[in-house]
Amino acid sequence: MAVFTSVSLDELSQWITQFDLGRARTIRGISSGIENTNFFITTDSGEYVLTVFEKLTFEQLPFYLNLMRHLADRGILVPAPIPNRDGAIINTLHGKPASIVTKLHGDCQLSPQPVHCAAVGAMLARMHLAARDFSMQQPNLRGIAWWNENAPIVMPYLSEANKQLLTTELAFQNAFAVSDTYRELQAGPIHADLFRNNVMFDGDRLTGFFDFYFAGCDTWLFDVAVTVNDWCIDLHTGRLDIARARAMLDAYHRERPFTAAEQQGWQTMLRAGALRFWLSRLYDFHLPREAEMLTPHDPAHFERILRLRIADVPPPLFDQNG
Ligand SMILES: Nc1ncnc2c1ncn2[C@@H]1O[C@H](COP(=O)(O)OP(=O)(O)OP(=O)(O)O)[C@@H](O)[C@H]1O
Ligand SMILES: N[C@@H](CCO)C(=O)O
Repeated sequence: MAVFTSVSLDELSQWITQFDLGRARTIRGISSGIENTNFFITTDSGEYVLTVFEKLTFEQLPFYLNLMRHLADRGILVPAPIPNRDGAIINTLHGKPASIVTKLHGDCQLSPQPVHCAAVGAMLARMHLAARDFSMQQPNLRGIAWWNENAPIVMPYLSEANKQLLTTELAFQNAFAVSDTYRELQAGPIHADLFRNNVMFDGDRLTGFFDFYFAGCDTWLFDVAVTVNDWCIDLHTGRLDIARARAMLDAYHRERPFTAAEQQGWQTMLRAGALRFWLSRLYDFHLPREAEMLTPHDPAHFERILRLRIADVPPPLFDQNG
C-alpha cells in the first residue's frame, strides 16, 4: 500500500480545471511506489499520471521536472510534465507539490534480454546528449560527498570484513575522483537510478525512462555503470552477463562514442555504481526512516556486486582496435 494521500474523482475534477486537459473521468491509485503517491488518471484528452510528492519539496522539484520537460521536448522517451494554463508544471494538491505527466505505455521488463539492453543503452546515450544544454545545475545528491558523509554512519553496523571493504573502496574512489582520468570524463545531467523498474517497454519496444528523482549532474560513465550493474547481471550471483552488457555498451557507443578516458575509468566506475547502492541500502536497512512501511532492499546484493567488480576485469566499453 503506497497511496499516502487520497484524491477523489470530485477533488480531481475541480483541481484539473486549471489544465487544458478537459474533464476528469477516472482516477486510480498506483500501489507500487514508495516515495510518492501516484495515480493513473483519464481525462477527455487522454491518460496521464498524477503524482503527489510526499517527501520532495517545492524547492527540490524544479530540477527534476524541468529536466523531464527538457528531455521530452527533445524526443527522449520520458514522461512529459503538463503545464497548467499559467505554464506551471509544479502545482499544489492537499498542500503538497503535485504534477501531471504523460503516461508511458507498457510494463517494466524485469527479465531483460540483449534486445532490451540495447534499447536502454541507445536511449541512455541519447538522453545524455540531449541534456547537455539543460541550464539548471544540481549535483548528484547520492554522489561521492554523500558516500563520505554516510559511510561513517553505517560503519558501526558492519562486520570487520565489510568495514574493511567499505573503508578501502571509499579511499580508492576518493583517489580516483581527483585523478587526471576522472577530470577527462564527460559529465552532465544523469538519471542515476536507471534500474529495470524505472524503464517501460511495450513488448520489445522501449516506451520510456521514468522516476527521475535521483537525477543530478555527474559523469555519464557513472550512469552507464549503474545501469549495467542492474540490467546486465545475473540477479542471483551479481555476475555480469556478457551478451547483455555487450548489447547495451555497443548500442550506447553507436549513439555517443565512449572515450579512452572512459575506458580507463570503466572498472572503477562499475565499483562506484555498486558502492553507491550498497551504501544507500545499508543506510535504509540499519537506519530506517520513521514509519517506513516497506521491506528495505537487500544490501548484500550490492556487497556481492562490489566484490565481483573489484575482482573481475569487465568487458571493454568498446573495441579499441575496431
Ligand atoms: N509516467 C508514467 N507512466 C506510466 N506508469 C508510471 C509513470 N510514472 C509512474 N508509473 C507507475 O507507477 C509506479 C510507481 O512510480 P515510481 O517508481 O515513480 O514511484 P516512486 O514512489 O518514486 O517509487 P520508487 O521510488 O519505489 O521507485 C511505477 O512502477 C509505474 O508502474
Ligand atoms: N534503485 C534503488 C532504489 C531507489 O531508487 C535500489 O535498488 O536500491
